Amino acid sequence: MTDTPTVLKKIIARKWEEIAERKAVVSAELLREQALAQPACRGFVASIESRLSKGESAVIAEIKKASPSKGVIREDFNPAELARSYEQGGAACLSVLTDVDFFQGADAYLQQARAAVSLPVIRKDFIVDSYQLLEARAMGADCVLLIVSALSFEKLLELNEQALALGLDVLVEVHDAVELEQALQLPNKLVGINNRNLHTFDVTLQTTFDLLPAIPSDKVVVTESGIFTGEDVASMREQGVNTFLVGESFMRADEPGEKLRELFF
Ligand SMILES: O=P(O)(O)OC[C@@H](O)[C@@H](O)c1c[nH]c2ccccc12
Repeated sequence: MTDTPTVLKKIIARKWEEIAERKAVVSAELLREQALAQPACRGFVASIESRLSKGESAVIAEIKKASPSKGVIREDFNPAELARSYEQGGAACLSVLTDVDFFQGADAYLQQARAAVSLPVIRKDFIVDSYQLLEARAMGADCVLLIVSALSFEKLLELNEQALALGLDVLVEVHDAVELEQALQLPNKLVGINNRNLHTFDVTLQTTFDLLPAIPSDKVVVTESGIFTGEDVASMREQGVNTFLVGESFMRADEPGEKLRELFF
């Protein structure tokens, strides 16, 4: 990371404040009790692998009201309805933004979406502290995102182990070769390549193509962000990438699930 105040740095700085505020309301001890009382997670990785083993695309369909770069993306926003639409459209998994201040997300959106379907759900947030893993498990998430550029390598290892110990799956996200090298030291099956640079919010699918050759064949690559057209999808499939994390292009469609089906099936 450089010293200029990038979007990611602003988000992380605010995230630490939010965590302190939340800890003052619900202690980590109480949250741990709630997390450990949850039933088993729905298999996030298992759902992806099951689609891939049938030769199908595995689509992680995102529920996202707004983003720092695009502002409000979707006005008509009902997480349960969106979840059902995605499930009918053939999604393998859901992704729900829970960040409040930059993405207008909410923990309740994840719970509403998950309760409406049988798909596994990833908590999409900026995780920097183990308290957020307990929150994720307690709110019913099946998987969490760990963003390599938001963490030291030691913290990444520690959070990854803690998440796995709670029964959560983990999607580890990279954007460049240095981050990828760190991610590959984890035992995880999934490697997410974010085509969006979280410091500048610039997007190019070339990010996935550039990093792909360095990823061993036993990993499942998830291409994230900036997938809009049939050509985008075809260009990924040509390179052997068949797992996609898509938000905006679905969110802007009248029927997000129909858009999913049209783009992938
Ligand atoms: O809306 P898009 O361009 O389809 O992107 C979805 C998803 O990849 C993006 O929301 C995302 C990927 N990694 C993140 C980390 C934090 C917040 C958001 C993200």
